[in-house]
Amino acid sequence: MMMLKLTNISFGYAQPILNEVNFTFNPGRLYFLLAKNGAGKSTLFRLLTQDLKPETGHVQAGGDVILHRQTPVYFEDMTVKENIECFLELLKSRKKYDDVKTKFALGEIESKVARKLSGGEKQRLYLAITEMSDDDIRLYDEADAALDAMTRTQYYSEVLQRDAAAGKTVIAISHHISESLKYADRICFLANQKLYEIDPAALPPDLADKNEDKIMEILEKECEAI
Ligand SMILES: Nc1ncnc2c1ncn2[C@@H]1O[C@H](COP(=O)(O)OP(=O)(O)OP(=O)(O)O)[C@@H](O)[C@H]1O
Repeated sequence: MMMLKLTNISFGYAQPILNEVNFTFNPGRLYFLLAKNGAGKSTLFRLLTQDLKPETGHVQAGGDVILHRQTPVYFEDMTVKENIECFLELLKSRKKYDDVKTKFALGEIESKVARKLSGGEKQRLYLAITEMSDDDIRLYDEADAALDAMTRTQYYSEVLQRDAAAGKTVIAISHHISESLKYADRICFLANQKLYEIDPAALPPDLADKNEDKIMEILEKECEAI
C-alpha cells in the first residue's frame, strides 16, 4: 500500500514541534495540512521526506515520496517544449509530451523561451511540471503560493484531486484555507504538537464562507473535541 505512516514521532528545535504523533495518510485521498503560522507544517514535510530525523519514532512510506516546494522551478533559457521534455526525462515520467501539451494548453507557447513567458504562461508551465512525476506519495508545500485564482482552481482540481483519484497519497499545505476546505478529502490539523484528522463533511457547511481566523478557531475547537 502507498500509505505514509508516522509512529510515535517526536521532534523539536529549541521548542517542541511534534510530540509522540501517530498518524496514517492513506492513498486515494487529498489531505490539506493546516496549522497556525510557525506550528511546524514544513518541518513535518521534512520529516515525511526523511530530510529530518525524528527524535523518537519512525516514518514508513509505501512508495517514493516527492516534495514540490513553494518556488516554481524550470530552466529559464529553455523553451517550454524543451523544459517539459527535460523534466519528463529527469523525473523518469511515463507521460508523453503531447499529452502534457494538450492538458495544459501549451501549444501556443511551446517554442517560447521560459524567461519570456507572461505571468500566466509561466504558471501553466509550472503546473505542467508539477503534475508530471509518477511518484506515489506527493507533498505540495504551498505550491499554489504564486498562482492566480484561476490557475489555483486548475491546480486543486486537475493536479491534486486527480492525483488522489488516481490512487496517490496527496498532502498539500496551502495558505488559501477556505479554498482548500472545498477540495480536501481530509484535513490534517497540527495543534499542540499533535496531528488531528478531520472529515470536512462533518464540518458546518458554511465554514468556507467565514474568514480564515474564524475557520482556524473552529477547527481548533473540533480538535479539542477529538
Ligand atoms: N532549521 C531550523 N532551526 C530552528 N528552528 C527552526 C528551523 N526550521 C524551522 N524552525 C522553527 O520551527 C517552527 C516551525 O517552522 P515551520 O517552517 O515548520 O512552520 P510552518 O507551520 O511551516 O510555518 P508557516 O506557516 O509560517 O510556513 C518555527 O518557529 C520556525 O521558526
